[in-house]
Amino acid sequence: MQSTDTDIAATIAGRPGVQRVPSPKLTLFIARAFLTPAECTELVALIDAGRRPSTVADYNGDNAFRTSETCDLDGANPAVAAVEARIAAFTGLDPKHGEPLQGQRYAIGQEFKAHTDYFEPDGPDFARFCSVAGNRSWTVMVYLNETEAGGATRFKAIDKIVQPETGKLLAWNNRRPDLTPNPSTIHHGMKVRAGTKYVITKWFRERPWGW
Ligand SMILES: O=C(O)CCC(=O)C(=O)O
Ligand SMILES: [Fe+2]
Repeated sequence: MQSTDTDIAATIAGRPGVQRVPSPKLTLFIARAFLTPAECTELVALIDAGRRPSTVADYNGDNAFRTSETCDLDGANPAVAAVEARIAAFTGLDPKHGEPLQGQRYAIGQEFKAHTDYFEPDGPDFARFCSVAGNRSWTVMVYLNETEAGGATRFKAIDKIVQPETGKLLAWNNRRPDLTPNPSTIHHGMKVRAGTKYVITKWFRERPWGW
């Protein structure tokens, strides 16, 4: 049976070294050194090898909204499979509900402007992206390296800025207790000023991922 959001939050909160960002508006956890530097290096190489321009759902007319590159990581690759299994075990999130793992790469000047990860229920892309698996429930993201300047993730509704750090995991619940999308999850992958930023993102859905 699928765990509730309360169960998931309790599981993550119980892992050693996990910090819950204090806010009544959203459930956001930070875990440093979730991945080792060696694991991060391996994922960076895969992202470099397979990157393509990032895309957005619900296009808003701003061509500079998300300027990064994305890599669809192959779950058949043992390194990718191992990381996916670790994420599921750490969070208690059902791997069957997970979208394929993605990597994101930001060169200098690239960013992902303030957005939420869920699909807008009345947006034009909702049926296309959500009719099978439902909306995004949880986001798990891991920084694979440190930038020299810039590239932090800013959660603007709660005024929290998280700095990239090799292996650091972020996990948050995209829904409110009544299971509607939580606008307070809005976040901005800020411009990299020096260096290159790499992250992986794993999104979980309300229902099993079926395509
Ligand atoms: O790169 C970041 O800091 C945020 C990435 C992000 O929000 C996303 O991929 O949805
Ligand atoms: Fe995001």
